[in-house]
Amino acid sequence: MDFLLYLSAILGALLIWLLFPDRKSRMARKIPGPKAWPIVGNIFNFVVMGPKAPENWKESMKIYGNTFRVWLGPQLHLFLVDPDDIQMILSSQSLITKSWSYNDLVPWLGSGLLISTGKLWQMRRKAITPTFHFKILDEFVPIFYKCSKTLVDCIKDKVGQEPFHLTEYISNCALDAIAETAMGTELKAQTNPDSEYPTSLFRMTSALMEKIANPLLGMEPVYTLSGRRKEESDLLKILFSLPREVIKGKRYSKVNQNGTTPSDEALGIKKRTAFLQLLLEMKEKNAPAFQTDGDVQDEVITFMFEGHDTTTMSLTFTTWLLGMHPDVQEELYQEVSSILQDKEEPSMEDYNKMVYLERVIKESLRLYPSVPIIGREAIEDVFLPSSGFLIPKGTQITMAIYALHRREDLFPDAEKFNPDRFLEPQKHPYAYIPFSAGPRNCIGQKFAMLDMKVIISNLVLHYKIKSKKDILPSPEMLLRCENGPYISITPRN
Ligand code: HEM
Repeated sequence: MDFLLYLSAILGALLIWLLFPDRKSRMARKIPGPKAWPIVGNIFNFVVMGPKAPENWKESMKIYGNTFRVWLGPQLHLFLVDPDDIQMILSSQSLITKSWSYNDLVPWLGSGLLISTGKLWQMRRKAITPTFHFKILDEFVPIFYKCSKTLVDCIKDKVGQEPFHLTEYISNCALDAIAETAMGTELKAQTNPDSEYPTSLFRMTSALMEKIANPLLGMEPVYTLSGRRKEESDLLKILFSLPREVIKGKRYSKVNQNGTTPSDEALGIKKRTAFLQLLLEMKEKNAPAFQTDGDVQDEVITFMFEGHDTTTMSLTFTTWLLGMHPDVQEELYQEVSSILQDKEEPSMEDYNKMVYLERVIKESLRLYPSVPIIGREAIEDVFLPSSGFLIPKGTQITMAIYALHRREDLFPDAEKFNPDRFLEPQKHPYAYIPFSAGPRNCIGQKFAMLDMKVIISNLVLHYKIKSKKDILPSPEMLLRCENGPYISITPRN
């Protein structure tokens, strides 16, 4: 009897929903998209993330165009692959609130730049921008170079061996580089890959990706009963402890008052700046953006998160592409060896001269953007002039960078790896956006390009790379690779 009552209540609610749709549903009907079922929407006929997503997006674009809607449960999502519509969103000064999928990052990144919004974000962005000045980046070159040399050493025993999984090595190298530049701490993840911090960071990132990809885990009771809530808080304790110790001065054994580390001193480096130091100085001067140690910690943790995995995946795909394209690798080797020959400590100026390397990395980020999708929430109704749709307030807007970068009309012969396509002017200012664009673009893009240039150039200088052919890219919050990539190496003379 009870069951029949429940069933009729649900059917009644469904009928009302179908006969009297709310404003958002009425407006959504004017936007093309796959047929949505009551309650579940399109969760069974649209693939948001994972290895099957790119094919599914492509099919949807063929049918519904470059701007279409999907319902993920009760939530309306607009999927954008149109550069004009994307420009409209990304260049807006008011549409700066991130979409709901970023909420899972809050326990980790707190009020950090990636997820904060409104006045707080504006104030922090303004305060942090000068810390990425080229003079500060210049000081980071020796750190990047030291980390790249360790990487070259760490993979030495792979010479002449079976193809090996590259990402793990690159990930520890990128982690050492970001830890030392962000916190002034030598983590030595490359030489101690099984230590607590790198393993916790790795586990935290993959647990988070699993949570975002699996709607069931998004339900608090399931998350708690599965033991993941406890695992998350244990991991966060470890990840927070390091920046906390540095902030409290307990870890300054590694970094003396000049900000130099023991290995800097061995190299004769007199002074070095870490982001954390710069932010603490602002706090000491009572800057409104940084009032507490917690404010500083959130930003440093955000740099560690944003600056580690993104760089890792871009380096991974770039190295794999070089191994797939020996002609490009050879041209790059010629450029790098002519600039770096006999240099003990290359400078920023040397890396600025590597224009072919820059094109190689750019083309790799086109085909394999580390951040394949980005999201905003429509905090007001938004009119998109290019597609002519009025988007209701509350819509989650997903901009599919991965699909945009593979549009044939914007990038002829789009599936082909061709670094020289960047010799030509772009067809649209928002067609190529691996670092996003507009007021909320990536604040670390120059840092990332420099870091990647140093690491790739040193790899190419020491090894000839050959790649195993098949990989399966998997767009998640970050772009992953399902199988591999695997490479083998032989030494250069
Ligand atoms: C290949 C490397 C990188 C790529 C492809 C990349 C890409 C991006 C993208 C697409 C965004 C916008 C995200 C969104 O709107 O959801 C972003 C934001 C951001 N990135 Fe990066 N990033 C990289 C490296 C870095 C590095 C090395 C740092 C720091 C050292 C960094 C710090 C940030 C921060 C703090 C934001 C948030 C900016 C804001 O909202 O004001 N990124 N990045």
